Amino acid sequence: MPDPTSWERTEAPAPARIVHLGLGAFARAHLLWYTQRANEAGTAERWGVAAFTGRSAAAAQPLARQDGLYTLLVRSPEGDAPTTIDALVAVHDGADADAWREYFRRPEVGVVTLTVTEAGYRRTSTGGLDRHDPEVARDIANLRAGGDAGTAPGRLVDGLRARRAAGTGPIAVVSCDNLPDNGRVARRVILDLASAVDPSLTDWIEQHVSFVSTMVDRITPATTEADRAVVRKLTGREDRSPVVTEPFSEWVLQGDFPAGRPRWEAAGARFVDDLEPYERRKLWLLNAGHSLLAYEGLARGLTTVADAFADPTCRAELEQLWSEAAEVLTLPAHDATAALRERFANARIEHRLAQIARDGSVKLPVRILTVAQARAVAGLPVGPAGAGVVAAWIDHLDGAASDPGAADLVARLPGQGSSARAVLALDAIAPRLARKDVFARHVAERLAVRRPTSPTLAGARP
Ligand SMILES: NC(=O)c1ccc[n+]([C@@H]2O[C@H](COP(=O)([O-])OP(=O)(O)OC[C@H]3O[C@@H](n4cnc5c(N)ncnc54)[C@H](O)[C@@H]3O)[C@@H](O)[C@H]2O)c1
Ligand SMILES: O=P(O)(O)OC[C@@H](O)[C@@H](O)[C@H](O)[C@H](O)CO
Repeated sequence: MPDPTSWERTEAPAPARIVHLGLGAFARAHLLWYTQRANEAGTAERWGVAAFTGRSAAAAQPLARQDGLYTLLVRSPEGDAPTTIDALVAVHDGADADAWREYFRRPEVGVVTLTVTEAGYRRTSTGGLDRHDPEVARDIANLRAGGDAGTAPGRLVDGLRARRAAGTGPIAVVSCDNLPDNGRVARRVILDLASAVDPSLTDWIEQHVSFVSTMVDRITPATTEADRAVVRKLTGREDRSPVVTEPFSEWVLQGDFPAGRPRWEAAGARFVDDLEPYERRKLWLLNAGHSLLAYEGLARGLTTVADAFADPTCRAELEQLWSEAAEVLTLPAHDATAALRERFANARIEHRLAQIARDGSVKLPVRILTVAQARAVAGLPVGPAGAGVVAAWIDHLDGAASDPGAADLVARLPGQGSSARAVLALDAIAPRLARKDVFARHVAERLAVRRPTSPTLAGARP
């Protein structure tokens, strides 16, 4: 009987050539799985990932104790299939700035990957770096003084500055967060921050850093104690960091890798010249659908995506939302929505609505409002389901805890009628939305017919 707490590699770890920031569940189900599969495909070079936690050291400790090894449990409606992932070759506390800079100095490190959430890019609602964010301001001051950074853009500037000083050449930054043109988003905030720290660094970044945009897809909920028990039963191992994910997986990338990359295509990734149609289809169908189910489902007392998907009212709204998006997508929606009906119905994946509902102020502009924008450009009427998601989100806002970006808005909503709440909310998250007046009217109509759900706002109904 093997020692259930002992973790040993069956072969020497691959050299660390990818640095990853944001050691959450998704990176372990997606980036690391693709990298492992590429390594297993027998390419000449194996690529290992050295990962840093995004905010706290908590995720690093159990993984470090397991030498970076962990179980990926692929959960289908029929059962669970465990695999040990070994592509994670080093795990660090994100606050370890010396270790972070050291990787950037190494010539063999050619790729930096990110899963830091949409909010992690620290953007204003118009897209640039939010210099008024106190943590961003602190990073700028610290980096100017040669100190360490705490935000994701700050750490990247710190790392790239170390690479420039070491003279170890070009590198690719690859965003794996749910944002359209996420490579461009990363580039913008990094260049904004670099220009505030050391303007000469911006030229170097423009010449030596490739920003790769990617569409990432694999539904990966937060791991639960019950999942750990399943892993224990299936593998005999005491894994403190297992990840549960669905069988479906997709990765589409656009951009250059001037210092090489794993052969991710051997694991099914696709490299394209124009990513936009793919990311739009995913954000407007899957992620928009998730947000709708989250706010409407939570308002009905439901807990998971599968619960909300089984609710006839949520389902009808979802189908309407998909029709509104399909009319402005350039790729066909039919196969994607057919697959999504199966994926959302997989009740063995317990994807909690509360997890998806977080940070709606950052997510809705890219998932819902871009569709409204595209419909307006195409001369199509405002989509009632899209306006309904915004109304459901406004109703859901009952405190800043799960949406720090909406804190100011939350303070201004009580006592306002539907129309004022709709306008305040859209001004806060989408100041540049075309035909905002028309959309706001529809949001207000949807707000007016919603039943009171939020203790904070219930007394403020018109
Ligand atoms: N879970 C999924 O199904 C899924 C699928 C596709 C894409 N994604 C993308 O991956 C991101 C992370 O998802 P997850 O499931 O790993 O979540 P998670 O909660 O397991 O992990 C979040 C990670 O982001 C880091 N982070 C959070 N806020 C940050 C900040 N302000 N600055 C820097 N780092 C920060 C955390 O430290 C952690 O490493 C999502 O926000 C999304 O953009 C997730
Ligand atoms: O991870 P977030 O918080 O950006 O969004 C929640 C979900 O919509 C998202 O994680 C999906 O599950 C994922 O994008 C599927 O690929």
